[in-house]
Amino acid sequence: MSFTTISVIGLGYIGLPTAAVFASRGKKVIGVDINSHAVDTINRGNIHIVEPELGDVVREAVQQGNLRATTRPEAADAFLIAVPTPFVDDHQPDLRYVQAAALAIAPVLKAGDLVILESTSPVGATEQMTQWLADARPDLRFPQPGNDGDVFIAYCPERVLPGKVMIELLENDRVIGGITPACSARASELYRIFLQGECVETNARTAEMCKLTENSFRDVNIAFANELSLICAEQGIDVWELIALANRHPRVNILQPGPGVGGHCIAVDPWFIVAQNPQQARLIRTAREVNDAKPGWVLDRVKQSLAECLTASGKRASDITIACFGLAFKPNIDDLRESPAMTVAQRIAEWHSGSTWVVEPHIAELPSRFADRATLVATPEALQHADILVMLVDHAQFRAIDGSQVTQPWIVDTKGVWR
Ligand SMILES: NC(=O)C1=CN([C@@H]2O[C@H](COP(=O)(O)OP(=O)(O)OC[C@H]3O[C@@H](n4cnc5c(N)ncnc54)[C@H](O)[C@@H]3O)[C@@H](O)[C@H]2O)C=CC1
Ligand SMILES: CC(=O)N[C@@H]1[C@@H](OP(=O)(O)OP(=O)(O)OC[C@H]2O[C@@H](n3ccc(=O)[nH]c3=O)[C@H](O)[C@@H]2O)O[C@H](C(=O)O)[C@@H](O)[C@@H]1O
Repeated sequence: MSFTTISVIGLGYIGLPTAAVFASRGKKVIGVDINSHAVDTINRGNIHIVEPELGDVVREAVQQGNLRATTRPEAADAFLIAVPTPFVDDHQPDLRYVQAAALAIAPVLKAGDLVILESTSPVGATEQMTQWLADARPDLRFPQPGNDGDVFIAYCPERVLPGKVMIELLENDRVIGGITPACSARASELYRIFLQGECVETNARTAEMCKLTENSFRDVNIAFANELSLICAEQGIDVWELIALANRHPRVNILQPGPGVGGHCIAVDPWFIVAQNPQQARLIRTAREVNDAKPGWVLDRVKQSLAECLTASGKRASDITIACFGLAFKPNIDDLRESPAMTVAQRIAEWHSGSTWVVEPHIAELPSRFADRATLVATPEALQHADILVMLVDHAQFRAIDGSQVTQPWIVDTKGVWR
């Protein structure tokens, strides 16, 4: 049976592009979100998040009548759940949004429907979601490992890179983790509507662990680079040169150090493994701790630079201007969520008695959390008048700065731009 109507629950950074791409292939898509601002914005053909090329696809899908948003789930042939999965307390996964989404679709489910969990989830979450659905709909048979049911259920993680979502959504291979092989087959059929990459089928638990593994792998590799940056600072070695040299080895590929790890996935997902396997996941936990400690280390370097600057210049701290370059969680985007650069800049602004300037070409005003403790300035002003420069995000605009314009002796460069 083909899919006529597809429903996507949660219209954020993952759900909205997914809904829009299905709609662009002529499917009737019902997007569901509890945020009525998002729903109204989408129904006007606009978008409430920033992602290159997404706006055009959504506008066209809405204009053609293929994409419609609502706050209440309606009947469909397939449901994709893409709601947040943060952690709470001591890094325990919080599945309450998944539970709420499952309970919201339960009343409209019918035999033959497919339910896919896309949210990054701890191992066992899809079985848990199946149980919530089964409790809510005792009239339907739900699948269990080894036994098919009336409904198909699968875990299919999303692995798109923010900033390249509209390309990677189509091109990346997809891991398809059905509760049973029949569930996997049905889920693959759905993604083949738009997928150019391959559907690789497995079971739900392996698919859940696969997503967590991918992000933990990157976190551990970045932690290795960040640890090297601390060691090199002690040894008087340029960490950027060191990594470039080591990466000339045919089997070495070290990532880049920075002010810490941001975004709301890589800094979160490894904790799901640690929470379930505290005894075994020692390296994964340590990597998280190394990366989380990096903003504090950067702040210490800024304090050290200020002390040197005061001694050399004879000025008072209140006369010194510190300029922070970049606030986003990574280069060339405007996303400030869970940004280590933001943490560093904010902590400088709170601690420093002089002026704190922020240069961030991707935003029009500073977030309110800075209150009036920092000022957004343009690159030339910061380069000409600031006493201490702190490079936090290697945006292309910053990499393009002519080195001869950078004359300050006090520079804390977390990205190796002004080596
Ligand atoms: N943003 C990313 O780059 C990636 C995110 N993921 C995962 O995808 C999931 C979703 O992430 P994002 O899209 O970034 O989050 P988001 O916060 O941008 O969007 C989630 C949306 O779900 C809505 N929502 C919450 N509860 C709901 C409910 N009960 N019913 C309907 N809508 C509800 C929210 O209002 C929000 O609009 C998370 O598990 C995340 O870890 C996975 C890969 C990449
Ligand atoms: C394994 C992997 O590459 N996962 C991707 C990741 O997207 P995200 O944009 O969060 O990843 P990212 O580009 O590595 O950036 C994360 C953080 O790590 C930092 N970072 C990244 C690479 C590096 O060499 N050094 C470094 O410090 C970035 O500056 C940023 O603060 O997480 C996404 C997710 O799960 O949300 C996932 O879909 C993406 O494919």
